[in-house]
Formats: sequence, structure tokens, C-alpha cells
Amino acid sequence: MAGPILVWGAGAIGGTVGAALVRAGHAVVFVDIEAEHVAAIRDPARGLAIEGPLENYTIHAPAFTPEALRGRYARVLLCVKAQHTEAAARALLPHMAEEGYVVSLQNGLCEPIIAGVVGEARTVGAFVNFSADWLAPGKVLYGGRGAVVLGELDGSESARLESLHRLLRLFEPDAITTPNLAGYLWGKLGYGALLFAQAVGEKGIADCLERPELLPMWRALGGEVMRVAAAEGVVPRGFNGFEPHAFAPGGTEAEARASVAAMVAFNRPNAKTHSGIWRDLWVRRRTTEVDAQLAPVAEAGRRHGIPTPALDRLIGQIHECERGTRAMDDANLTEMLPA
Ligand SMILES: NC(=O)C1=CN([C@@H]2O[C@H](COP(=O)(O)OP(=O)(O)OC[C@H]3O[C@@H](n4cnc5c(N)ncnc54)[C@H](OP(=O)(O)O)[C@@H]3O)[C@@H](O)[C@H]2O)C=CC1
Ligand SMILES: CC(C)(CO)C(=O)C(=O)O
Repeated sequence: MAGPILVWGAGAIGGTVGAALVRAGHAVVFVDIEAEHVAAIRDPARGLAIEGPLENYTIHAPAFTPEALRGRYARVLLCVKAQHTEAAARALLPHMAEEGYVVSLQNGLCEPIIAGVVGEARTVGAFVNFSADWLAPGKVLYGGRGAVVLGELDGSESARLESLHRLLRLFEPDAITTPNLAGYLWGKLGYGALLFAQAVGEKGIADCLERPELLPMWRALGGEVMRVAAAEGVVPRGFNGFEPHAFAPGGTEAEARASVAAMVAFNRPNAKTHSGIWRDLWVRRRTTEVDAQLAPVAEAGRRHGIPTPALDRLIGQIHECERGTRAMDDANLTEMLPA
């Protein structure tokens, strides 16, 4: 018997997926460092409410802060921001069953960090692009469906991958498995670079991507990530409108414009209008995942001798926004246009 599923990080992503699994009849235990959020989830009078245009429901489940958790678990869904990966992996390690695994429902290249703590054999990869926002203790917005992809780090098919796939299809019926997880994670880094740029302005994702004057910047940012990915030996995969080949060397302006238009169409109906990075900067007033997501791409670029001027400018602006020396302004994006 696999036992309850442990969701470590019960915010936007962990809360949405965990609640769907509870609703489907699975035993789920939530862990989060936010004591108020934990108290709400475990309170029979409150619980965890999932809100939004797709569904509205409330679940109740055991929830703990990390210090209060007891027991060992075979299936762990790790759903913290990328910069908290190592600390969370170290904290959850004593709670892992010997034959258990951790699956990363995160943006960025978190799997090697997790593997460094729990072991490669106990790490499973995932890529998620659905949209959610943590709104308040016990309250999460599920804003829109998006790609969910699972894969073993060595690309193999395994019994645990198959059973994890069955499990996550209870949340997203179109979830798939892949032998090329790295391709999806690098694809998301390319798309993610565009989302980081959205975060320094006022307009939401669809309105920002739609600004025609910004196409050269989307091409520069996407192009740099795709070039570094290729140097890393990765073949990036597309999803939800993002077409890696349109941004890679050889991709034309018309192809990039078409991919951006497809991303706009995907994001337009979404109830989550702004990226998680934008919310970190201007709503949650906290540091973003920039140093755990974009900085490693620029560093890899330097190792391979690939210049990343567009990423460097963007990373610089995000740092200024984090420090409070740059205000949210749509003009920030025009300032970053390539010369
Ligand atoms: N939200 C979205 O739509 C999408 C997010 N992602 C990715 O998913 C990952 C999770 O993001 P998201 O759910 O939005 O983030 P949230 O901040 O909403 O949720 C993460 C939760 O984990 C808590 N936490 C932080 N450190 C620890 C720890 N050591 N142990 C336990 N809990 C901890 C956080 O608390 P605190 O707030 O105090 O830090 C927070 O409650 C990120 O990598 C993100 O980029 C991917 C696709 C879409
Ligand atoms: C893609 C998106 C916007 C969720 O859809 C995201 O990953 C984020 O909020 O950081």
C-alpha cells in the first residue's frame, strides 16, 4: 500500500493539485511553512477552498508545519518555489519511505537539486503550466488549465511513472509522460523568460505579450534560452503556444509572431492574469525565482561562450524591482528592447 500522498508546499500549485487528489478520494497530507494556511486547511470549519472559473470546492485534510509532521511517505509532491528546493528537500528527507520518491511540481531545473539530497533514484521529474495563485490562508485560485508532463530523469518508462501518471490525470486529464523531461523544463525556461519580463510592467500576461513593439525582445529572450539549451544538449519541447523552434536560431520573425499570438490566445481567458513573478514582486512583496531560474541559464551561457545580453538586462531589472529601486512600469520593457 502506497499510503497517503505528501504535498510539500501547499500554495498555488500544491494546494490546487492536492485538493483535486483529495476530492478524487485520495488521502493527502499537506505541509507548509505558513502556519495560518496550515491551520485553515486542517480546520473542519474552514479547509482549503479552490476558487476560479473552472471549479469551486473546499476540501479538508491533515496539514502540518514541517516541524510538526510525523511519519514516512512513499509519494511526495514537492511544490515550493525553486529557491526553496534544497531546504525543503532536506526537511522532507526524514519523512521519505526507503522506496519512496519525490516529484518536482516546480518551474526551473529543480530535479538535480532534489536528487542531490534524496538521491537520483528517488527523484521523478515533472513540468507544469497550469495557473494558480495563493490568495489567502486556506484559499487558492485555480485560474486555468495548462500542460502537465511527467518523466523519469533517465527518460525510462517505469511502473511508478505509470502510476503517478494515473494519479495526476485525476487533476489534469490531458497530463502526459515523456522521455524528454529536460526538453519541457527548458521550454518552460524559454517561456518563463517572457513571463519574468511581463513581471516588471503593469499589463497582464496576454496584454503584455500582445504589445507588437516587444516582439524583438521576446525573440531575443526566447532565442538566448533556446541557444543555451542546445549547447546543454537539450531539445526543447513546446506547449500551450510556446514553440521552441520559432525562437531558436533559424526561427523567423513570422514564426515567433505566430507563437506569441498562440501564447496570447492561451492566456487570454485565464483568471490568473499576471505571472507568479509579478505577484511575488508587487503583491507578495518578496524575492522572485530569478536567481534559481534565469540566472542559471545565463551562467550556463557563459560556460558555453554564449552571450545572454537580453537575459542579463532582465535579471538586472528584476533585482532592481526586488530591491525597491525600480517601480512597476510598462516602460521598463521598452527600455530592455535590444539595440
Ligand atoms: N502558480 C502558478 O501558476 C505556477 C507555478 N509554477 C511553479 O510551481 C512552483 C510552486 O509555485 P507556487 O505554488 O506558485 O508557489 P506558492 O508560493 O504559492 O506556494 C509555495 C508554498 O510553499 C511554502 N514553502 C516555502 N518554503 C517551504 C518549505 N521549506 N517547506 C514547506 N513549505 C514551504 C510557501 O510559503 P511562503 O509563501 O511563506 O514562502 C508557500 O506557501 C514554483 O516553482 C513556480 O514557479 C509553475 C507553473 C504555474
Ligand atoms: C505560466 C504561469 C504564469 C502559470 O500559468 C507561471 O508559471 C507563473 O505564474 O509563474
